[in-house]
Amino acid sequence: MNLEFAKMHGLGNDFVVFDGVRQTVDLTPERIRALADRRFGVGCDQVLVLEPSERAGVDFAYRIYNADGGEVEQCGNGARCVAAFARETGLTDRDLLRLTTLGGEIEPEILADGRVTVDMGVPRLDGAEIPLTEPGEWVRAPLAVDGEEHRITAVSVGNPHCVLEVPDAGAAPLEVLGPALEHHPLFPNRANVEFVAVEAPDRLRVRVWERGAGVTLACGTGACAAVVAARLWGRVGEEVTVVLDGGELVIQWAGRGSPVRMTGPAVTVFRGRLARWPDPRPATAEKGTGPF
Ligand SMILES: N[C@H](CCC[C@H](N)C(=O)O)C(=O)O
Repeated sequence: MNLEFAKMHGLGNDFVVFDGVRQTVDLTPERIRALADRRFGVGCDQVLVLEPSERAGVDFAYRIYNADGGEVEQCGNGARCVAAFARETGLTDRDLLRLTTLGGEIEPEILADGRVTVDMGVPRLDGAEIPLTEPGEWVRAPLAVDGEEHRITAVSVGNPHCVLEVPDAGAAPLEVLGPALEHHPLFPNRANVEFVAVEAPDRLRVRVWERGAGVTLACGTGACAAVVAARLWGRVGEEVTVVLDGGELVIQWAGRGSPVRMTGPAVTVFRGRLARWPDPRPATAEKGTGPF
């Protein structure tokens, strides 16, 4: 076996990235879970693959798999990383790319300073498009979770997000409320969950429980969803710095009907070669032993 990959991250949200153009990458949910395992595999929040696209004007198909093995519609930090990967590995010689994902088309552009800016498309607010099991828009809408009422804002950036305002993001109960909302019946495809503290009209502190990955150090689509929600609440302007555990993203959104744009870093840590598909974690191995 000779499968090459790159280990990359966007503000500590980390990825195993495969070139599915010049090599055949035969993924299964079991293989993805084993690859993502931080003891038995390489370790990552998501596995990302660039594949050929037949669609005119599109450079690559961009496929995204969560650490739990499920394929999903969008990944913002990953979009920056796969654009940098395509450039670094010679898959393209251009700085502006057009990618298709299950959640729609996006355009990452590599900037002169090495950061990457991505037009993430127009965010969707209607229940049918998030999707939700209820119609209409959910902006600061009441939702009962385990007997407590929360005010949630539902946003899709291609993938589903449930955004809540909290007074202190650092004190937010991610490990309890995160999974409870991820799996809430309102979200038939589950949801990513953002806990947002408004620090200023141009600054949010955000922590994230990701669908299919748990607590991550950063979430690009989550940062976009947080800014969309905070703007709908009337709390922020058009350009916002989002402070995540792993660092800062700049998000721009001019309001309803406009695309949301995200700008931030993309880092290649190392490149490697898989000797074999990693073994699955044995049932006897406790998840979470050690720092991860
Ligand atoms: N967990 C997400 C996918 C990864 C998104 C995140 N890593 C980002 O940077 O947007 C979902 O299930 O929709």
